[in-house]
Amino acid sequence: MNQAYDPAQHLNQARITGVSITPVAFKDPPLLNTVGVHEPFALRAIVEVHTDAGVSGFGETYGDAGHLARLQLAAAALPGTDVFNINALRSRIAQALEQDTSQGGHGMSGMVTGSSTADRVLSPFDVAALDIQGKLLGRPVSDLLGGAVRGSVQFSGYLFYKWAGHPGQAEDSWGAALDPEGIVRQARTMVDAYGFSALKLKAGVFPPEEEIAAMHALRAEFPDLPLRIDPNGAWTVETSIRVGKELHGVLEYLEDPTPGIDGMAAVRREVGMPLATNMCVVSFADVAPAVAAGAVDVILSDHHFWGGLRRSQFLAGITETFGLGLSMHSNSHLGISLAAMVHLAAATPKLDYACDTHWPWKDPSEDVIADGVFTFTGGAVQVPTGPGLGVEIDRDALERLHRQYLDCGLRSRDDTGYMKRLHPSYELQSPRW
Ligand SMILES: O=C([O-])C(=O)C[C@H](O)[C@@H](O)C(=O)[O-]
Ligand SMILES: [Mg+2]
Repeated sequence: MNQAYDPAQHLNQARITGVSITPVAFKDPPLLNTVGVHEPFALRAIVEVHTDAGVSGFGETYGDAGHLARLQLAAAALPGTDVFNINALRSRIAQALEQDTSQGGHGMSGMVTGSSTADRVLSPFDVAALDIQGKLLGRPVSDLLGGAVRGSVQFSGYLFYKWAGHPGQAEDSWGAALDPEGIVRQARTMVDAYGFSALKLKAGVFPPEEEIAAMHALRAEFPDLPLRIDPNGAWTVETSIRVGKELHGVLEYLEDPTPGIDGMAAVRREVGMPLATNMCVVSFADVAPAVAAGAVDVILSDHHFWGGLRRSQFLAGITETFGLGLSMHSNSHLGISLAAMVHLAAATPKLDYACDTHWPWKDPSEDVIADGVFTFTGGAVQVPTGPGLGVEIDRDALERLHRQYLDCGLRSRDDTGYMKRLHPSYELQSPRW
């Protein structure tokens, strides 16, 4: 009879003894998007994997109730697994999820649908396992991913239409941005503070003409910066083609103008600039149909839904093979995720664009990692060189943000529900224009 191969029988092992999952909440400004508006708190889950080697590692993921329930199912299946065997983690998690009856999304408020549940759940465990491996070996995670090919990683400034503050609360430090002047003001503040050398506008909020005007205003203010616009599928094919033609020569890429592979392919046949996506190609199952249809030029990877850092490298191999561009998506996150993104980006030789990050929207006093680990210079973050992810967890801060989660009352991200509570006539529409 064949015996299952177990490398841990032959090598020094680090077996999982348990997992702690801590939901946390941190303040989030009223950022507008095509499905509504960000609530006053963003939710995340901090996953700590403990081992019998006396070393633990961390991953960060969505904090929505349904996702937390799936993380708990996965966590219960992992004790005894060697952290050097991520394939074993993956198969145990896939098996555990067969028992999944939990409802609910995972923190994207309906904007990213169709990603693989197993990969979403695997992601923080993959990151934590790599963090432990690195700590045991005394090497940074980027080394475990094949070695850093760059010492710092470029990010783009992520601009949002926004209200001055959450209704009933004081104005935040960014103030309102509801027209081209407001967006340019926000961009100027962000570029001056972080040095970003590319800018992306989260669109799909106002009629396309207003958002086109905002892009022209950005171009006038920043003649040399690459610009992107992302309405999260808010436009019909016809509107997307019209906007694409209007903004030809202004954008470095047009991100998810319209929903679905077929819609994107129809737009791509008519507009001359690259089309990018984090909506119609969100799992390995989407890649072949998208390539066959000629739907996209650039895939925005995101280790939170592509199955962690190893699986994201697999995606990078696919984009390189098919001559597609690669960029990186982000939504509201803390420092563990930034560390993971930076290690992955550093070890991805063919990364064609500055990566997205929501980082500037986070109150600098709120994180689970020690303050000041990450600073942006010229829009870039240095790749940590310490063992593992190279970040220390601040356990007092973790406890504080967990208490904030308990007190804030939010249990799932719901941009649409929040908008409807504030403006009852608001209707979710896809596409909207
Ligand atoms: O590039 C994207 O599609 C995103 O970043 C999606 C995010 O959820 C963003 O729209 C947000 O947080 O409002
Ligand atoms: Mg996007």
